[in-house]
Amino acid sequence: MLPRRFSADLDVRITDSSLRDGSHAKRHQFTAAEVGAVVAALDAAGVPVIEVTHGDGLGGSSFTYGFSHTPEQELIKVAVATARASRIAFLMLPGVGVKDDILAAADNGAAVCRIATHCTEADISVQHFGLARERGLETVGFLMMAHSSPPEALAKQARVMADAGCQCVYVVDSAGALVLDEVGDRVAALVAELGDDAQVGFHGHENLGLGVANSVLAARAGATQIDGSTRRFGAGAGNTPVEAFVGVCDKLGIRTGVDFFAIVDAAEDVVRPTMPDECLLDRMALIMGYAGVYSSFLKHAYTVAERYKVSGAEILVRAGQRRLVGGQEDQLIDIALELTRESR
Ligand SMILES: CC[C@H](O)CC(=O)C(=O)O
Ligand SMILES: [Mn+2]
Repeated sequence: MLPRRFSADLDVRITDSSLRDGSHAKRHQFTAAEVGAVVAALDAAGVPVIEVTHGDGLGGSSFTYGFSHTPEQELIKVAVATARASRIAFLMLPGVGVKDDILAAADNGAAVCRIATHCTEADISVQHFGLARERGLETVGFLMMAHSSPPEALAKQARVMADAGCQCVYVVDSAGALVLDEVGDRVAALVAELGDDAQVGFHGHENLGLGVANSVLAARAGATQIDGSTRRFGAGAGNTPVEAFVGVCDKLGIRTGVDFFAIVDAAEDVVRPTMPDECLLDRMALIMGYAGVYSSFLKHAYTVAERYKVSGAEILVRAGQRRLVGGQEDQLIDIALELTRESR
């Protein structure tokens, strides 16, 4: 069991996801040099956990999700070799990656295993948590698209993960669709269900501009692990910006252990140069948050809209109506064909 608080001087532990969630925004083109530079800067700023994987997790490099520039296990090795104090985490979606991928990441020195499932499918993670714990890894569970499940249902799924050996279950706002109390209520339901059995975390996206506010409410409701991405480098409009969250936490007296000025410099001088573009709160990202669409669909929606010469915004609205989940990226093509037929 992990303690509900990490130490006497830390209230929330931040995991930086720029080198994993940001991989979506970079179409999975991170180089080893970029990973080394970002890890060195985040580590020096005091970020306790840094996630490094293909955007869709271990095994994500494929025709469906997009091929990586550099194999993710190579990137994990570079991150481990560079970090002095930060723990290196990886993400894994059962079915995209397999158990051998977890073992390889552990052999390469990663310390935190994060298993992600759709928020109604926690049972597919059971064997992976078992394996990760046997291998001595710290474990985190991701209940993705958490806006689509009410707090009580989400708490039951969290219980499945905790009973399987997960040490911290995250409410994951994959679509950036949750609004303020909707986060607090979900986090509180998980805290009540899990008690001392597991911690609770929150992973936000900025699609409605609420990443920092939602993360503060999560912390107030009892979340002790919070994700963000430096410079918001993540899917959709990006994640909760770590540097802004650290600054707000400093002002609220929530202790993160991250140095505000160092992370601000890292965002501007080190992370931004690795980003193809800023992660923007533009039309497509806003529609994702409003319609409840998985943030990692953004680049796929742009590609499909361009190929079939249809409106990307309309694709996203219909993706929300269809309640698509991760792995259903090909349905964006189906929607584009539907729009083409309708325009004839
Ligand atoms: C494809 C995995 C996904 O990007 C995980 C995540 O960060 C989320 O659901 O927000
Ligand atoms: Mn995400």
